[in-house]
Amino acid sequence: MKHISEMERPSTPHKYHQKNQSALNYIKAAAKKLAGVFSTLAFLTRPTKTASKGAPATPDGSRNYGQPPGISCSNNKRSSRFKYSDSYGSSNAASGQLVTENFSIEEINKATQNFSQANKIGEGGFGTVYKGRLGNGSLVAIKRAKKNMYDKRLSQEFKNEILTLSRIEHLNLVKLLGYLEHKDERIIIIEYIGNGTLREHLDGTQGLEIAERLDIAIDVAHAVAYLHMYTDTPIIHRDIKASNILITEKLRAKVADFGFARLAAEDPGATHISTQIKGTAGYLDPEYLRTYQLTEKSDVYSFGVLLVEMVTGRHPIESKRPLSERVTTRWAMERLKEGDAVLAMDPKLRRNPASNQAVERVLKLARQCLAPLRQSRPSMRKCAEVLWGIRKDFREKAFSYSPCPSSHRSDNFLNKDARKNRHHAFGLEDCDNYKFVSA
Ligand SMILES: Nc1ncnc2c1ncn2[C@@H]1O[C@H](COP(=O)(O)OP(=O)(O)OP(=O)(O)O)[C@@H](O)[C@H]1O
Repeated sequence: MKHISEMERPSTPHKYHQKNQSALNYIKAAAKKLAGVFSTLAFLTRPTKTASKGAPATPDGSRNYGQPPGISCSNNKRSSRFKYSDSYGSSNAASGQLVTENFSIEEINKATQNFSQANKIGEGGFGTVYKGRLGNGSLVAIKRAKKNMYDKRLSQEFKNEILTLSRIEHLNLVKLLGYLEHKDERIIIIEYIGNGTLREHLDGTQGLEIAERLDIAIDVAHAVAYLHMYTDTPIIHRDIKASNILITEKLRAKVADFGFARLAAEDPGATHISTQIKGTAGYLDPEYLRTYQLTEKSDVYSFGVLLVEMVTGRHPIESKRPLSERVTTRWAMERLKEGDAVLAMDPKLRRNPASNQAVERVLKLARQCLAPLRQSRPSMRKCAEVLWGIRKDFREKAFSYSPCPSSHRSDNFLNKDARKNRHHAFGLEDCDNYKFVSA
C-alpha cells in the first residue's frame, strides 16, 4: 500500500518544523512542560506508583492509563537517552519508579547482530525494523531510522514517535522501552510483538474467527479512544491500518507506529490545520483531504475502513478486481445497502446466524465511521461501546451451543496458548460439553 507522507501545502509554515533545536533540547523542553501535566494526571489515574501494576481497568478489563509522567534526559558518551520517572519527584528506580532502560549503540549492535539481515522483520516509511535480543534475554523490536540527517521529515517523525510513545501506556498500544540517538543513528526500542500484523492474519490461509476479529476491533477502539480521550492533549494517530495493528500470541491487538501522530499541543494552535497530508492511501479521511483539517474523526474514518477490512478480509484497495469492487468500502457499503451484507463477508469466516448478524452490525458501524462529514461520525469511545454490544450478542447467540473452535481447522498462526485463550474467550473450557446448532 502506498504511503502518502509528503503532499506539501504551499502556505502556512508549520511552527513545529521551524524549530532549529537539537532533538535533545527539544525533548528536554517538552519533558519539563509535561512534568506538571502528568503529575496531575497520575494522581487522577494511578493508585500506585508502579507503572505496570495497579492501573485501573477499563470496562473491558484491560489495564489503562497515562504514564510515564516524568521524562528526564541525559546525554553521556554512550548515547543520548531518556529516563522516565514518575511524577513523584525523584528519578530513583529503587523508590518504585519506572525508569526505562538506557541503551548504548554497542548493546543495540549486539542485540541485532550488527543489524543483520537475518534479524530484519520489516520496513516502513520511517526505516527498518529489526528483532533483537537484549543482554537480559528479552526480545525487543528495534526501529532504525533511515540514515538521512538532513531529512527534516524523518527527524520530525522520529521526535514525534518518541514524544508520543513516551507519554502513554496502554495495554493495547505498543510500549516504548527506550531510545537512542548516536551520531547519525536514531533508534527506537519497543516491545516485540511476535505474532504478525492484523493484515498478515487476514491474509493467512485460515484468517481469524469472527469472535477474534471482534476482540481485536475492540482492542483497537480502546487504544485509539485512549489516545483521543485519556491523555491530556488528544493524540491523533493518523495512520490506523491493518499493518499497524500488531497481534499478540493471545490474538489480542496492540496499535503500533506513532510516527505520524500529531499532538494537538504541538500543532499550530487548536485549529488542527495541517501542512502535510499524511496517512495511507485507502484509509484517508476525504474531509481531511479536502480541508486539511485534522481531527480525531480522521482516525474514526480510518477505523471504519479497518472494520470493513476486518469483516471482508479484503484490502482497502483491491486493484486487481473489477472496477465496481476496487474500493472495498464502497463495494461493502453497497452490499449492506442492498441487504446483502453476507455477500461482503470474508469467505474464510464461517456462516451462521450469529456471525452473519455480527458482520452486518460491524458494517453498519463502519458506515457511520465512514460518514462524509466528520460531525456524523461516532467517537472512538462510542465505537468501542457498539462493538462490545456486538460481541456480547454474538457470544450469547453463538456460543451457548458451539463447536470446539479449534476442531474444524488448523491455524498457521495459532499456537497452543492462543487456542486455549480462544476457548477462554468463548467460555469454552471443555468443548465436548457443547454441541453446535448449525445455521
Ligand atoms: N513492535 C514490533 N514487534 C514486532 N514486529 C514489528 C514491530 N513493529 C513493527 N514490526 C514489523 O515491522 C514492520 C514494519 O513496521 P513499521 O512500523 O516500520 O512500518 P509500516 O507500519 O509497515 O509502514 P509505515 O511506517 O510506512 O506505515 C511491520 O509491518 C511489522 O511486521
